[in-house]
Amino acid sequence: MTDTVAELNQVMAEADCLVSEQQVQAAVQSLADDISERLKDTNPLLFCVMNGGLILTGQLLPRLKFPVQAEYLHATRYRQETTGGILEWKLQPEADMNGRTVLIVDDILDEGTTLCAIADYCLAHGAREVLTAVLVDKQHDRKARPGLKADFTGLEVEDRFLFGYGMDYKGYWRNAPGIYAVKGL
Ligand SMILES: O=P(O)(O)OC[C@H]1O[C@H](OP(=O)(O)OP(=O)(O)O)[C@H](O)[C@@H]1O
Ligand code: HPA
Repeated sequence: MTDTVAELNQVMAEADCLVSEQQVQAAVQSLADDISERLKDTNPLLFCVMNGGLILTGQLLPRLKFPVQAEYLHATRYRQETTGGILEWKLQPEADMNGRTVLIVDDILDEGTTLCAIADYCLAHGAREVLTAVLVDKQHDRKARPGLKADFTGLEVEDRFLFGYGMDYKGYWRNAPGIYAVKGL
């Protein structure tokens, strides 16, 4: 086994499971129900925020009860680190969002810098309204704007460094089947 794999297995062995897979599944269903209810008549343009939004988007889409136009964009500011830096756009959306309701789907609202920048981009490109959906809202007072919330939130989770269900630790364990906190972080 390589050192990397051994280290990542150790991280999982020592991690705290904060939210079980069953609890995450219930949260995803509840998000899907709320989004369907609110957006079913708005013909929204949905953007998955790569990479972290991949799993939530994949599990949300089949549960939405209306025709969805799904696209993706890629913005990142943590890279392999556990603290965020400058937001880098890796792929800006190409779809025409003029006059559309836009739904941004991501794994986590931590400080909220990422979602705010994406929402501002969409509004500047003509979106009629921008709504946001996240699996996790991390609980602390370091939000980019005081009281910042997503329009749809699956779970509120304590202020630890998290992985699983899209969230990575050093690029790994996005596949962890629950929400875990790294030991000591
Ligand atoms: O609320 P914030 O403090 O801005 O952090 C949230 C963002 O950080 C993560 O992305 P990351 O930059 O790690 O890129 P990734 O999606 O490739 O993991 C996550 O997927 C969110 O997009
Ligand atoms: O706690 C986190 N874990 C993984 N990615 C993240 N991006 C922002 N916060 C986190």
